[in-house]
Amino acid sequence: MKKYALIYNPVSGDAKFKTRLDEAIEYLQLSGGIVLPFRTRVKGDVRSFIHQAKEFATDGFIVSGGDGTVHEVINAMLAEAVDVPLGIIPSGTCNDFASHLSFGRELPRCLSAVTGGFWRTVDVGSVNGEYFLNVASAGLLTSVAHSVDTTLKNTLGRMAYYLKGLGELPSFRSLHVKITADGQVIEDDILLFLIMNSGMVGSFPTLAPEAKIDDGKLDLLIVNKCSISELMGLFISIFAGRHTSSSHIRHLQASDIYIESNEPVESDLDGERGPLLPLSISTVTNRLKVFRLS
Ligand SMILES: Nc1ncnc2c1ncn2[C@@H]1O[C@H](COP(=O)(O)OP(=O)(O)OP(=O)(O)O)[C@@H](O)[C@H]1O
Repeated sequence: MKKYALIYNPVSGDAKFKTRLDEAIEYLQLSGGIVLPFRTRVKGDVRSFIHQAKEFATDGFIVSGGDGTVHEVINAMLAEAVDVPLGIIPSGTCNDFASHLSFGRELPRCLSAVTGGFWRTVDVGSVNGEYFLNVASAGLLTSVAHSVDTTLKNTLGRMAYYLKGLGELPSFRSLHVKITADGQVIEDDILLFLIMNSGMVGSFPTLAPEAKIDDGKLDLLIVNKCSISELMGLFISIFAGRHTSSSHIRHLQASDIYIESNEPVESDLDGERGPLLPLSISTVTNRLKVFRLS
C-alpha cells in the first residue's frame, strides 16, 4: 500500500479545494493508497507536520494550494531532507510552476501523476538561506501577490492582482541596483527584476522562453527604467512574445547572482514576502523531486 501525506491550504485561490477533499482521498484510496491529510492554518505550520509525517509518507507528499503554499512546502521538505516526490494540485490564484508542468485544475489528472509514480528532479533557487521554486523578484509590481486582500483574491482571482498592479503604476519609481550574475556586473536604474526558474510568472507563460527547470540555471529578466508609455509598449510586446528583443529589457542566464542596492528594497519569493536586499542567489540542483504526468 502506498502512503502519502496531503497538505492543503483551505483559503488558496477560490477556497474551493476543501470541498473536493473527499474526492481526492477516494481517488488515492481506490488506487491503493492511504492518505494523511493536513490543513494549513498559519504561515510556517507545514514544517512541523512534515517533520512528523515524513516517516509515514514514504511514497510522496501532495500539496494543494497556490504558489505560496507550494513555496512553504518545498522549503519544509528541503529543510527536513525529504527525499520522496511532491505532487501538486493547483488550487491557488496563479500556480505558475504547476501550469508550467501542464497541471491544470482537473483533480483526477493531478492525482494520476502521483499514483502513476513518475517523477523528475527540478532546480530550486536558494536566496539568503531560503528556497524558491519559481521566482524571486523585487521592484514594480512584484509585491502585488502578497499585498492583495485574500477575500478579493478569492472572489476576483488573478484579476485582483492585475487591478492592484495597475494601481501601483502612477506612483512607480526606479531602483538603483548592482547585479553580479556569474561574474558579469550590471549597475543601473531599473524598474524591476525577476529571477525565474520556469519562466512563467503572473500567468505570463513565456517571460523567459529559454528557461528550463532542470538546467542548473536561473533566468534573470531586468526591466530598465523607462516611462509609463514605454512600459505600456513593453506590456504589449510581452503579450506578443517580442519583449526579449526590447531595448528596455535585459535577459541573461546565470547560476549565481548577487543583487544589492543602497536603498531598503523588499523582495518577493514565489508570491510571498522575501528578505530585504542584498540577495545572494544560487541554483540548487538534484534536491527536489516532483511527480510528472506520464
Ligand atoms: N488556514 C489559513 N487561513 C488563512 N491563511 C492561510 C491559511 N493557510 C495558509 N495561509 C496563508 O496562505 C498563503 C498562501 O496562499 P497561496 O499562495 O497558496 O494562495 P493564493 O495566494 O490564492 O495563490 P497564488 O500564490 O498562486 O496566487 C500563505 O501566506 C499562508 O500563510
